[in-house]
Amino acid sequence: MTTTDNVDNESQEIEDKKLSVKNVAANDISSTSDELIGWINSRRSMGNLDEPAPTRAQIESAIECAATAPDHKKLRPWRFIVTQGEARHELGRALLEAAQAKALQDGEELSEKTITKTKNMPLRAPLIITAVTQMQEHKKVPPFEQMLSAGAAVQNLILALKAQGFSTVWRTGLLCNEPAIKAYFGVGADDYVTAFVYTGTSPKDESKRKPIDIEPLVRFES
Ligand SMILES: Cc1cc2nc3c(=O)[nH]c(=O)nc-3n(C[C@H](O)[C@H](O)[C@H](O)COP(=O)(O)O)c2cc1C
Repeated sequence: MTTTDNVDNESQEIEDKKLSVKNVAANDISSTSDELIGWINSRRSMGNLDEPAPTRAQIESAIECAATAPDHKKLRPWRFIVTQGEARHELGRALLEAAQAKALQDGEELSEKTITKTKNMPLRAPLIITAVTQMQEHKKVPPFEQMLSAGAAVQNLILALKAQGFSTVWRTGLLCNEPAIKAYFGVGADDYVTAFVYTGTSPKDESKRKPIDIEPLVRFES
């Protein structure tokens, strides 16, 4: 075998290796994407959640994911408030204050049952991450885009919590943008509480989602 043959063989081997590495990588990517899609589809909202709650480091990593949401002109028009432990009772009192003010306005009176239910709402999970908008003045980015960015941030947050083994439910409820709640979170008049993300560990497995027929939801044009 000549030196040239050797070189040719070696370069062929290198090319073969490159090809097989490329194929393995491609296969890996396709099985990973199937798994990832299945994993995204498997997310279910869970209403009653227990300890353990995510740690501070886990919350911070979920918020880092939230902050990668599509965000026109990088305005970061969202903020997150983490409520746990005793602070959940304070939030419960604020919700009750909001409910009472609303009832007064509507000429109604809250029943004892509603009072108890309302103040205990934040106790349905060990930890709540409230997402609020912080709209920025920008001539190219109207408030609706900033609101949508906040929604995308919440979905990223939820998936990042799931990735770390936690269940969630995105709630708002009729009280979330009442003046007492906005004041509690320091949210401005033109801003919104967009989500109470209740999180923790579900005592039950997340139930399987029925297949969704996307046919009526989409139109392909070409
Ligand atoms: C903006 C927003 C607000 C919501 N508010 C509530 C709520 O207050 N209470 C509730 O039970 N579900 C609420 N949901 C719906 C749940 O988060 C959840 O999506 C729904 O129960 C369907 O369950 P799934 O996520 O397992 O498909 C809200 C969803 C969104 C996007």
